Amino acid sequence: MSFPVYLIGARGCGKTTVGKLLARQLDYHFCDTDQQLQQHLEQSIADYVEQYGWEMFRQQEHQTLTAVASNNTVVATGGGIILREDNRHHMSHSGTVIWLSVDHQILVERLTADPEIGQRPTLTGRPITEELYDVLQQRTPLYQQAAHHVIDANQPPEKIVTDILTALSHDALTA
Ligand SMILES: Nc1ncnc2c1ncn2[C@@H]1O[C@H](COP(=O)(O)OP(=O)(O)OP(=O)(O)O)[C@@H](O)[C@H]1O
Ligand SMILES: O=C(O)C1=C[C@@H](O)[C@@H](O)[C@H](O)C1
Ligand SMILES: [Mg+2]
Repeated sequence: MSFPVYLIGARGCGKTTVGKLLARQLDYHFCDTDQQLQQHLEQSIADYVEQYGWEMFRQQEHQTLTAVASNNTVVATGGGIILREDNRHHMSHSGTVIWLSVDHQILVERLTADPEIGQRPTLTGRPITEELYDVLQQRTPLYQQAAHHVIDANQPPEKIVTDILTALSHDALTA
């Protein structure tokens, strides 16, 4: 039996992109909490947050996370999943948590090319790439705290997947 693999990290670090590839390599299911949530809410994250606020969104996100965590699944999480202690605890105790760490400037480039504002509404009222530096400063210790493994995700997706598989195989050897 193989526990879930959770991908965490900032908006645009590649959780969805890498998660799909990784799931294929492992022959696991793939699940994306943002996509799951938008289907369940029947609206975009931006619309939901505008109507109900971030606090309600975080509550919905928590319920989604606990509902999707099954074995043989790669879970791409939302960028802010690590804000809640119960989410960090749930992930680190039910599976393997991988932090895709990406430099600020590369994140800015990726988010400028693919802003997806329906899924990534502003967190602070400032444009997403302008608020990113401060958001990273606040969240980096939380990503660090939640992660079993830190992967350099400034690289091409295929190389990131190889590095994750290596980390997971080390876990299997030491289990
Ligand atoms: N390793 C990579 N190299 C180059 N571009 C990448 C890489 N990973 C992702 N991208 C690109 O960056 C953008 C954001 O990727 P993705 O949606 O996978 O990030 P995410 O972590 O899931 O973001 P969110 O937290 O908002 O869900 C996409 O346009 C994707 O094609
Ligand atoms: O960084 C965040 O707090 C978020 C990231 C996205 O994945 C979405 O979960 C939502 O836009 C919030
Ligand atoms: Mg995503």
